[in-house]
Amino acid sequence: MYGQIVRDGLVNVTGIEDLGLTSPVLQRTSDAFFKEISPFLLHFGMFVPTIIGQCTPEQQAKWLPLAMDLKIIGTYAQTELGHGTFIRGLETTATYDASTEQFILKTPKLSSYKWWAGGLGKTANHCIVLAQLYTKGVCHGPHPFIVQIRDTETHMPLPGIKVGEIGPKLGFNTADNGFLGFEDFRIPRENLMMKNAQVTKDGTYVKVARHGKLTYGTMVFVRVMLVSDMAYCLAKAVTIAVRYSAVRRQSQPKPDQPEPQVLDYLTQQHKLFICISTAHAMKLTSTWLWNTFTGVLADMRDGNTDTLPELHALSSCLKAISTSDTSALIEQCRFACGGHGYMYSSNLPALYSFATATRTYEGDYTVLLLQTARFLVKSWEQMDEGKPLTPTLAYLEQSRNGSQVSWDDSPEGIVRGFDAVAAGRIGACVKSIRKHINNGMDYEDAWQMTTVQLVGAAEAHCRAVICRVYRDETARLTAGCSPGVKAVLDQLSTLYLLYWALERTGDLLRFSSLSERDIENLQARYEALLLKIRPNAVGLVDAFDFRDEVLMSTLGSYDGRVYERLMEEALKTPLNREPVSDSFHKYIKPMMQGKL
Ligand SMILES: CCCCCCCC/C=C\CCCCCCCC(=O)SCCNC(=O)CCNC(=O)[C@H](O)C(C)(C)COP(=O)(O)OP(=O)(O)OC[C@H]1O[C@@H](n2cnc3c(N)ncnc32)[C@H](O)[C@@H]1OP(=O)(O)O
Ligand SMILES: Cc1cc2nc3c(=O)[nH]c(=O)nc-3n(C[C@H](O)[C@H](O)[C@H](O)COP(=O)(O)OP(=O)(O)OC[C@H]3O[C@@H](n4cnc5c(N)ncnc54)[C@H](O)[C@@H]3O)c2cc1C
Repeated sequence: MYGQIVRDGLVNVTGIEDLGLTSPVLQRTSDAFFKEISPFLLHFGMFVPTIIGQCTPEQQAKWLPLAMDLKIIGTYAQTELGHGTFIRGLETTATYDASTEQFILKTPKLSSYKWWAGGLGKTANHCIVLAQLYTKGVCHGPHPFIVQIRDTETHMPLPGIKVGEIGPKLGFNTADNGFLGFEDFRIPRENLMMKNAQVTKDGTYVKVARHGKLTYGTMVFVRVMLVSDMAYCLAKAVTIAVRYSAVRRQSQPKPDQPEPQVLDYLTQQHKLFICISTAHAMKLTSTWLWNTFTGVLADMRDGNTDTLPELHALSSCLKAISTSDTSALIEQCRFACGGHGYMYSSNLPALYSFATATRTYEGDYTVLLLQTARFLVKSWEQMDEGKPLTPTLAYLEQSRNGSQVSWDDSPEGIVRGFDAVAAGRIGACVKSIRKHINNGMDYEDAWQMTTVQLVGAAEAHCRAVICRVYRDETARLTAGCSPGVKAVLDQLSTLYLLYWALERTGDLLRFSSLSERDIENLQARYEALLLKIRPNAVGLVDAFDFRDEVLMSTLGSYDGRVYERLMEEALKTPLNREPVSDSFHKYIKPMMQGKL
């Protein structure tokens, strides 16, 4: 199994390399080799980006060619058995020894062992290790080190290295996630990645970065990438589910009529069409976020880190919400396919297990939304002090005078409604924190007592951002389209707004003048829109243009031969190689004869 995985991974990597293509293409084509992920994902997804983001030019000149030519294979080992979220609590230490100009790496106890890094179990021979940097008796916090862990000729773990595979997981089982322990393992001083901080030969610590969190930069990059990844995953899942729903006929609503396509049921449309809209919404938002990200990188190259806090807040909530929505909607696609959606050959289980993992790795959902909430509360307080708001928070101004937003069910009106909900929920959090403080709590406890509301406020902010970006980008991108295409894409973006307005009627009743009659109108418009989208549903998923080799699904193949493909796959299963399993003779027959 593992051998086949590595072979496929290398065919994919070297094949694309020979074509001189870049890693996003690699990411996409790897889907033609793996239902889950490539064992080289972390090499290209985090090891290479960290060398680029955390190394000096001299260090990049040494390590980047080796990594890009696959002369070394790396991963990113930050999480430990005892800590994943709380990076400042990581236990692995790197203590500088000036007499030998080396760092001594140690995992002092079991909970310090690195745990989870993709590809660490059996594939990687190098890794980025986050360790608490000690020099001259002072701890300077977690810093990134590049560490060789295996001999590049024999692949044997180097002396002082304990490494292995962590075992089966819900998914990601082609990623050989691993564990790693250090016993007084020495690395050269130059293996500290020194773009943001340096240690001189005599052990003097020199801070270079203008911002304390640039060490966390790779995580911001991956979070930005994951929003796009989620759009892609969801597009695959809904392609499978819609195509299957066009093939599948079931039940007889009218006695004298043939069984209808299940795609004709309004409830099926309710399950699936939001998935098409969301894939578009996430894709357009991810492109907008990427442009924001590259803009902040440019500012930082000019020494300006003022826009970094907003990027951290945006990447945190968009990663959290895109992964959470995608996990839920891929499961919804599985539900929509009945029993066959539960078949591994449908590819929906693998897509789900990938997406649901993404809700956790690269920053847990709750933790990242609280990071965004921290930025929202700080922005509210700055607004109270008369300071300017960042662009994505301009809507807070409307809440200054506390007047309730009048409900308007046009698309632009609904977007403004979501702004009002976000502003209202952030304001309610600020009020709650201040109430607890007035009742004698310190700020930290007042914050903790408000965290359930803070997570909700961050989700509301994120939803408002997605709605606005999706609406604006659709308008911009369809300006030059044919009326037909424009109409269909407008239907999808309007469906997204109506769907979420109906999901959030409680908030809209609280923070806008929405009435019960308005809700009835929303529901009627939503249902009518599902019927309008139905004729284009198959065309819309075909437009995602997934080849069968990439979709890897018995239910979603372009030719619609679902039952033939299900049977073909079933007959391949090892249990069907012999008509009678030898377990019959070993166990079942003796049991039937009372001989067990
Ligand atoms: C095949 C080819 C592929 C090609 C391309 C592929 C694309 C990618 C796709 C797939 C690859 C990946 C596949 C699987 C990878 C899985 C890998 C992992 O999982 S790696 C581990 C991740 N681990 C976490 O994410 C920990 C989460 N925890 C944290 O981030 C921190 O602990 C945090 C933020 C929760 C708290 O950190 P505090 O305790 O140091 O900071 P506080 O005290 O909360 O905040 C202090 C200040 O720092 C700011 N801050 C915090 N984090 C920041 C950041 N990242 N950037 C900027 N500012 C930040 C805050 O906003 C705050 O600012 P104020 O004081 O309010 O002004
Ligand atoms: C498939 C997969 C692949 C991974 N690959 C890698 C990898 O390649 N490299 C790597 O370094 N790591 C990797 N990880 C680890 C991953 O980054 C961590 O699991 C993730 O960051 C969550 O941290 P944790 O496991 O410590 O969860 P915890 O933070 O312990 O979460 C447990 C619970 O505590 C809650 N919680 C924690 N802190 C707070 C808080 N401050 N406020 C409120 N609630 C809180 C969480 O919300 C959650 O409900 C991977 C994980 C998975 C699942």
